[in-house]
Amino acid sequence: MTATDVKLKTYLNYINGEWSASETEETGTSYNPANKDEIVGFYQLSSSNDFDQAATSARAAQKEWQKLSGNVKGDYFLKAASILEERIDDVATTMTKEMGKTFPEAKGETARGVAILRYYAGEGMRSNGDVIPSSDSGALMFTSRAPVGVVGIVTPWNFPVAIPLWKMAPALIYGNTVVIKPASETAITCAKVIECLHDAGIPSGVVNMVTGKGSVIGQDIVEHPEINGISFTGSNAVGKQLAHTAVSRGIKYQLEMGGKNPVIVANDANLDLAVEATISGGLKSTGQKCTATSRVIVQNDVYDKFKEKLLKKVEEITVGDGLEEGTWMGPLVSEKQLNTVLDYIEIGKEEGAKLLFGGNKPSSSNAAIGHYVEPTVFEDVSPNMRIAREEIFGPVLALMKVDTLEEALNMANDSEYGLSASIFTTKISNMLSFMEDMDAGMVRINAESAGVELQAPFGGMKQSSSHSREQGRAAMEFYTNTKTVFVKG
Ligand SMILES: NC(=O)C1=CN([C@@H]2O[C@H](COP(=O)(O)OP(=O)(O)OC[C@H]3O[C@@H](n4cnc5c(N)ncnc54)[C@H](OP(=O)(O)O)[C@@H]3O)[C@@H](O)[C@H]2O)C=CC1
Ligand SMILES: O=C(O)CCC(=O)C(=O)O
Repeated sequence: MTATDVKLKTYLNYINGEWSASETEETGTSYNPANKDEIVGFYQLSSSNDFDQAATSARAAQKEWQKLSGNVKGDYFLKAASILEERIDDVATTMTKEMGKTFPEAKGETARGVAILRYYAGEGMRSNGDVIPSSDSGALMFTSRAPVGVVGIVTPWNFPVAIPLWKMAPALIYGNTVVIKPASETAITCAKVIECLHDAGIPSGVVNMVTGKGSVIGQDIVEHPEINGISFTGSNAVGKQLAHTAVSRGIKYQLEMGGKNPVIVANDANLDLAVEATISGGLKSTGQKCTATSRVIVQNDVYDKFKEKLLKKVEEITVGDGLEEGTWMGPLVSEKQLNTVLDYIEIGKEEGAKLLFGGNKPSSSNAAIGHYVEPTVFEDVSPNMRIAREEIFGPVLALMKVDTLEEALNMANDSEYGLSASIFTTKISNMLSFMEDMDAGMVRINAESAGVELQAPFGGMKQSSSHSREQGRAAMEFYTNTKTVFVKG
């Protein structure tokens, strides 16, 4: 569809169980990054008043929702999961159209969303405390968990189904109600996820979605007096800004932010495996994952062979519209992201890194209509270069050569980030020292740096997160407060 097509759908806010337009009567436009003239639809550019209504309705619904038993809450998730599964092609198509990742990747992510709902449906039936022997033999002492209350959720565009769900589902199952503000680029995909919860019959006010500018609604979400906790994924700058306000209000916060994830390729590595994983980890989703591989630290003896194999595979990558069969890598999400990536490529060249492959917008005529960039590989990258230190969030790999594994590990740790890290090696002693000495929340051996499992804790060290963990049972720590109960007859 084009800008002149009047049948495009306008998506509404979801407040107190109803779809409603913003009082501003203004909408934002969601464009397809594969074809920047194509409009996907419109979303509400909401006001602080709209947000206030959402927060108030979440507050009003919270106590009653909390009182429902875990299996009753979980039943809503099971219904929503089945609905999302039925709509998987539509949701995945919308995701590809809004943010560019290929349709198979978008479908995989939507299936992950279904699995997240099913996993947390069961969470309501699992234990949530410990019995602790009291020093008083006539007393019973145990811990239980209380919800935080109303949780604000701010999500990015790179995982528009999985991230909203891996934040909302645990928040809800532990008895909180939520207001979500999705990234503007992928507001429509999020609206389609919320539709599944609505159609599953989730009670009014339990889930609310307000779309609009981050600087307005994102700020409201942390400042509003009804909000008791905030979970955020996105840039370090915005995350820290939200954290400052959260601290000044004394509310809980959880941040997942950047990464500069290394992969180490040891002399004894299976090189074919290492090449596959470097490409998949670094270039899938066009490198727009906080877990994406960006620094490739290779030992001297295998450097040339690894480089040759890597370049051969990178040359085969097909760049194009993610909805077209045969496309391996889609466009970047937006013109802003494209400019950021192209700027970093220039910075890399100016800093003296050697460009081995890519570095430009593809030359085909189709590429001119989208935010495309070639997969890009640099070598002779030194640890002080900005392309080795700063998150690029694009398909750019920096090759770095080392003599010893000790040097590799030091280089891998020489970063302000610590989200994910991989090593490719066949030697147990190398694996053990990597597990022990790598400062990252996700330490992966003979596996790519990206790709998280929904049942395991996820989060980073250093500047990558607020030192909390999401997903799996670890989510309980953020979305609940511990109560220590002492009972004496
Ligand atoms: N860790 C990760 O997974 C992600 C990391 N990033 C990193 O951040 C860079 C910039 O991406 P960008 O999308 O601009 O990231 P942002 O941090 O700006 O966006 C993430 C979310 O925060 C919202 N937001 C923006 N400004 C504010 C604000 N002042 N107060 C509260 N919320 C706000 C956004 O809303 P809106 O969309 O309306 O602006 C969006 O919902 C990327 O290049 C990448 O390096 C980005 C996305 C995900
Ligand atoms: O690697 C993944 O599957 C998740 C990555 C992620 O959470 C992110 O990029 O924000």
